[in-house]
Amino acid sequence: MAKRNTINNITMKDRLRALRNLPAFFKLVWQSGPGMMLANILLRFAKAAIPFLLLLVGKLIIDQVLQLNRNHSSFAEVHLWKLVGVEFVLAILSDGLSRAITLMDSLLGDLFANHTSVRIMEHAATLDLDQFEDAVFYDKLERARQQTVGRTVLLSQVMSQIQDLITIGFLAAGLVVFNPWLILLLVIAILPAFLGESYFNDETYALSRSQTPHRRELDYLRYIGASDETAKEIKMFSLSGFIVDRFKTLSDKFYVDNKRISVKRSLWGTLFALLGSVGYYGAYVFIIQQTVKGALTIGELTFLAGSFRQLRTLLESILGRFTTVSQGAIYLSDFFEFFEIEPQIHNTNQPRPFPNPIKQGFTFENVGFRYLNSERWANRNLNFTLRPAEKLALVGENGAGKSTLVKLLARLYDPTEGRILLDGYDLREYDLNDLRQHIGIIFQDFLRYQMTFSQNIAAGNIDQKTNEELIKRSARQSLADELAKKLPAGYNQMLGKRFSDGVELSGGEWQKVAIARAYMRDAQLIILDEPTSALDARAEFQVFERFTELTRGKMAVLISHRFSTVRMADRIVVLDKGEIAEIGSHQELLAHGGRYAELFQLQAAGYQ
Ligand SMILES: Nc1ncnc2c1ncn2[C@@H]1O[C@H](COP(=O)(O)OP(=O)(O)OP(=O)(O)O)[C@@H](O)[C@H]1O
Repeated sequence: MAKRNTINNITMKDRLRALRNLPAFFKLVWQSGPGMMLANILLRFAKAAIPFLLLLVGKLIIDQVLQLNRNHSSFAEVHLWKLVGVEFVLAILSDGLSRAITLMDSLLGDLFANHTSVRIMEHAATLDLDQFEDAVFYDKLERARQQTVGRTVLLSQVMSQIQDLITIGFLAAGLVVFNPWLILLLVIAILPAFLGESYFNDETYALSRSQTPHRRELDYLRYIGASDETAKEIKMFSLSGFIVDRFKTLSDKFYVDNKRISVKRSLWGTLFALLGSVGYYGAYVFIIQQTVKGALTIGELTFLAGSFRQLRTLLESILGRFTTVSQGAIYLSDFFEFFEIEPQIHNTNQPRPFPNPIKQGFTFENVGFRYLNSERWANRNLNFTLRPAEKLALVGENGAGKSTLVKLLARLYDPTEGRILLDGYDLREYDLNDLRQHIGIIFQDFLRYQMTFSQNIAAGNIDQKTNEELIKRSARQSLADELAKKLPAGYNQMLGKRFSDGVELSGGEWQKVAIARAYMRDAQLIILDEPTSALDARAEFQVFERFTELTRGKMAVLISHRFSTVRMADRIVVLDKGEIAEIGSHQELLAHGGRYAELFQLQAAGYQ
């Protein structure tokens, strides 16, 4: 929290420090499109010289006209028309360059947004599950996402900044030759506006940063308030009023906060602009006086007045843009911070080769696990071995720690205490990809990909996405094949309602599709975490019967609340408040007359 507060109060030093992000940012832009970036720079250099050249030619034209008035010669007239021709070409060139620059900016912006979105997705994929479950992490991810689009503006602003600086160099040189004090006058007139801008930008940034969690909530409310997945429940519970109210309360607060800053900013901005005008007209009066006295020609008057006016506009936009650029650079810190988040679960330097086949199995040694930011142990004192070829069932009441245990097996989390051994060595000593490659796991909250039937199955082993034979075989094994036959487009049927021609499946049908994923890879351990809860009793029995048959010789962990399924397992682990209450075969546990027997009889009675 302390850190957040310091971030919210940005000082000029923070701004300047944030500018250090720019080289890394430009590197990223360069990687997005090197050719486009180079072209952009060259075009801007060319464009930077044009305002000065236009003013200079304008001055020459006026002086030439005045000279012709006094003393006409055809040579001088030809010269005049040549000058007009040059000005015309410059004007056309300027317009063309502006358009080309805008085009380059927008194309480069698109390339950058695509490139960074990919980078974010790639990086997010390397991070740990518990990092995704952390609100602070989500805020960072959210801010990093915003950067992908918002930062394309930063790009064109920094480029414009450089371009304007060059233009200023040209114009200022002209002004200095005439009277350097004019430049000072200019800076004094502009400085208050700059300081004001930077103050308000800081406030806006601090506000926007503190609003991030609420903005995520707004997005969430917008999503549940209007989405195909939520519509049914929202309607039935008549929740829309509740959601809309919450949305309104939050968004009204946003509006009021933002309005407060915008109004203040606009009032002060008007005052500062007035100061700028006073400075400009002071200089203008001075130049006119000099011209009246004959110290300057009319051409020089237009050149200097024009230079001064343009310098003012340019300086104003440069200074104004400085706060936006440094602002952008501060936002960039969020972006780079996201890339600095390192996964805690990663490979050791020299991972062990994965045993194939596994000889001793997985051994839990005093394993305990607590979720991030949680006081409670989700699993504790786990001591048991999952033996090769064994089918193990996990039972226990809701929240007993069954899903957590299988997530530990797949190293989605590492134990908080104790260790899990595979063939005698800590799971952490094996290559993470190898481990996951040898484990097939289907979660209770598996994803319903809004993709084709075939892709939904191939998700289990995406390297084999074109292996139709394997996909069909997996579908047959999970009993999803029957379903494909009924779909209008068979295996190419789009599933879900999100995209056109999509067909929605029933909960049980989705589960059959998901289970097929488990058969897509030749895993040594298959884990089914309640993916059959929506199947009818007969279907679940069939699925598990097949499952036992197909995974003969392999290890399997099943989680189910149905005892008819659970009893098929070789051994059953009964979990209670994260700890092992009992362990043994169906018969042993019944004979023992403990918790399992009690739960079994409870369910059996329910079926009578
Ligand atoms: N991502 C999480 N972050 C924090 N706590 C969690 C998380 N997931 C689960 N828990 C907590 O850990 C405990 C064990 O949860 P787990 O999902 O392992 O139970 P389960 O036995 O699979 O339950 P169910 O039968 O309802 O699926 C619960 O008290 C739950 O509140």
